[in-house]
Amino acid sequence: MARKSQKTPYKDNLEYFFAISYPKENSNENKSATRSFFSKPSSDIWHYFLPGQTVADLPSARSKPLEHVIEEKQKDIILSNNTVISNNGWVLKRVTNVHLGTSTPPPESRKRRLSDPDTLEESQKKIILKHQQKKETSKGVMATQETSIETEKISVVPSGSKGFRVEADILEEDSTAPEIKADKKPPLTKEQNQIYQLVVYGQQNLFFTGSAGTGKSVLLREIISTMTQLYGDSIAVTASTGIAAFHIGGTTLHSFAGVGLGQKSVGEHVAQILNSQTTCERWRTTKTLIIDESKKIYEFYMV
Ligand SMILES: Nc1ncnc2c1ncn2[C@@H]1O[C@H](COP(=O)(O)OP(=O)(O)OP(=O)(O)O)[C@@H](O)[C@H]1O
Repeated sequence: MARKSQKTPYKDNLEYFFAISYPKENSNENKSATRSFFSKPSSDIWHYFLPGQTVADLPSARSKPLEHVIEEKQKDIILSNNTVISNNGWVLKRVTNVHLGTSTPPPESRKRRLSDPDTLEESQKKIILKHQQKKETSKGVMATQETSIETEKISVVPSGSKGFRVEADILEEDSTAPEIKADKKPPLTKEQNQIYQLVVYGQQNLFFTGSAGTGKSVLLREIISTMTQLYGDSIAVTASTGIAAFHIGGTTLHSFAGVGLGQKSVGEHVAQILNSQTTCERWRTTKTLIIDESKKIYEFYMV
């Protein structure tokens, strides 16, 4: 499905990355790494990305997952034209299931532990997660709205070779933040709805395709949105290429599968997967696998 760059692919998706500060080594602020680590950043360098997105998924980016970025705090890391982790040590991390844009506190069920439970070390701190959303107004002008979410129990824990991991319980949304009204979506067509029903409620294995502009992307986004709400983490959203994955808030199929470039034998890949607890867990917990741009997946990979 061809993508249109002016679209904000994250708008239907309620999962975000957030940035946290890291002190410059030669800065006066570097009195306490822990305290500075949690210092509130100025809003103009907050960035957010799609769930599961890695630096490798972005154009002109280094091929390193975001969770590695924290180890590179002294370097400029250009993610895309307007998205930079600068050399003042800003890092990006993912926060999942942060629901934005309403003035009511999230229900109990929306409080989520955002990372693995096997924490090595915890710090109880508060941080304000800021969310900026660019909206196209009726006059075609891009307006920016900002929402804050307060969290506590932020934990930054060492995570072996992967640098650090961040955990947070979302407490409540900032009730003073302006409400971002959901874009008015057109209803699905009869054909789109038929597929939607089969996938979401009929739980059928399904392949759908169509010519350019027939509404595949709109349908897929609707399916992902509903299924994520209904089934949460058991849905894996993937695509054959990083850029395609970016547009639907997923990861590459290779990244999901944990098989690197996918060029080894099946046996070697199985061993590779079994060797990684995280990958094994992902395979085990995934009940629905969504693959966009699936025709680009090599035949051998679809065994
Ligand atoms: N149910 C619908 N009602 C109104 N407009 C729709 C509907 N579905 C899709 N559209 C519009 O049709 C256009 C094409 O849709 P979409 O981008 O989903 O097609 P596509 O099949 O993914 O195209 P491509 O293969 O070129 O990416 C978009 O402008 C979209 O907003």
